[in-house]
Amino acid sequence: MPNSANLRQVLTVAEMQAAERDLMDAGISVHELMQRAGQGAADWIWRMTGGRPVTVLCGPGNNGGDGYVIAAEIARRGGEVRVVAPMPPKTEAAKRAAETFKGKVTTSGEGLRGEVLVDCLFGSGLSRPLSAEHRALLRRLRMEHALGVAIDVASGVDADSGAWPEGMAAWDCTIALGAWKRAHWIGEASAKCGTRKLVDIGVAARSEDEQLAPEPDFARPAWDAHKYRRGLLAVVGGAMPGASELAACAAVGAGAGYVKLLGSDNSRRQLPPDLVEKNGDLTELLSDERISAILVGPGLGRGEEARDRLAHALAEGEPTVCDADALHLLDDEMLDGVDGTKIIVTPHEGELAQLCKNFGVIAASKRERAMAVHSRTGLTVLAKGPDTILAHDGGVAYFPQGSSWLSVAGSGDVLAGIVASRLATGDTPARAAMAGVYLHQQAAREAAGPFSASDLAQAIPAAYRAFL
Ligand SMILES: NC(=O)C1=CN([C@@H]2O[C@H](COP(=O)(O)OP(=O)(O)OC[C@H]3O[C@@H](n4cnc5c(N)ncnc54)[C@H](O)[C@@H]3O)[C@@H](O)[C@H]2O)[C@@H](O)CC1
Ligand SMILES: [K+]
Repeated sequence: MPNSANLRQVLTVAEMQAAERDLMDAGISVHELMQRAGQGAADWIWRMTGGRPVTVLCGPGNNGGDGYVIAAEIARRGGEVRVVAPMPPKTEAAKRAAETFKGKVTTSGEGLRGEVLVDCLFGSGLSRPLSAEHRALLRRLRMEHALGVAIDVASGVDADSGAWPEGMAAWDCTIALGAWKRAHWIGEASAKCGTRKLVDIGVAARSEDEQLAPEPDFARPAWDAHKYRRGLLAVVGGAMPGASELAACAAVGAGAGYVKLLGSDNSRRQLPPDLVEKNGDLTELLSDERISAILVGPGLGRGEEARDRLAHALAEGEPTVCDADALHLLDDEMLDGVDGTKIIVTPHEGELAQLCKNFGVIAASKRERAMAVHSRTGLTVLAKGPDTILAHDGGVAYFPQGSSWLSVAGSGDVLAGIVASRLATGDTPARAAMAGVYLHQQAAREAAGPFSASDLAQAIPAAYRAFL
């Protein structure tokens, strides 16, 4: 994924329209923008499909206009291409683009069997749900073509929410124009848009508020590093030791120089040799000045003792990750006198709902819930799931989708361990959370599912190497 700021920004439809106006104020015409967009998209399509016969479905607006530019460009390169246009072009730019395509245009494409379907029926200008007629047309053409490429956003998708039209088939590839839209990263659309490509049409970086999270760029330890300088992570255990052990094992490979498990019992379990466990009075154990971050929550329990251990952990004022059971115990009383900006919470959907309840937050979507909890408490909220969203002090960050094999028990404990390990190295909460998600996803690739959560934890050093 490109790492420059303008190619990582995620824009709403309104922001994209404002960006277009800015470019026009700078003297670039809609025609020129459409040429840049269409040529760039045609380039990807050509590369992906290697000259196979292409059908371009063109709508009445500028998304359709892009379609005519794509069709003309593929024809210019010697490819076989035809256009299906159920409605004539309506905008000036689309009319002008349509004139440049000299090939065959039909209104229904009945009886057409092609290999590649390019969807330019509607883009970000969709203003109402697809009609039954348009749904049927899209479904039929999609079935009659082996490969489907959506331009900008798939027709019928709400670009701002990622809501997907019911019953619509997935696409193999989506080519975003000018900038990413939220639908490329969140909601059902993010799972159904296939491989994502972005065509740069010269949109400047407008704001850093919503971005695709940058990939981590790790360095080797400094020449004078030792285990404490690299960071000491304290993992506070609780009623069920397995989860905190798993999180601690994951943390060992993710950057911290030293991981200590602060258990609550003296049972003689067989621990992995890399893990040091200390049992005893938690306040005393946490008083070690070398501790640079704390993880609390996996296997903590939710009773009085758990509450007490969480309060002790938070009282240290260290950068802290709260996960799992801790998310049920966090509320205004627990955060009283605590600097929320030093804390990362890593809720899944259910835990996010619990946090909203605990903090009296009401919001409609996952994105809005994460943002509302963040602005109400200062906590950095990593709302994990198939479309992970990070609400942090710089705005909102989105991520590519991870492997669906990550949906395994213990996967969240591993993520919490990784994020806490990054925090222990001195990363800011936002950076630690972003790096954590990428490491978790890369570990899933290294472990090559199906895998258990402990396989995943063991794959973390290999994942780390991928970002060195
Ligand atoms: N914003 C930009 O900077 C650029 C935008 N471009 C393209 O322009 C697209 C947006 O163009 P438009 O705003 O013209 O919008 P679209 O082409 O997405 O569709 C709008 C047209 O479809 C009609 N319409 C909307 N929903 C409908 C429905 N459910 N049933 C029937 N008709 C419907 C509208 O009345 C309008 O005529 C982008 O997705 C992108 O593909 C590119 O050409 C290049 C630059
Ligand atoms: K489209």
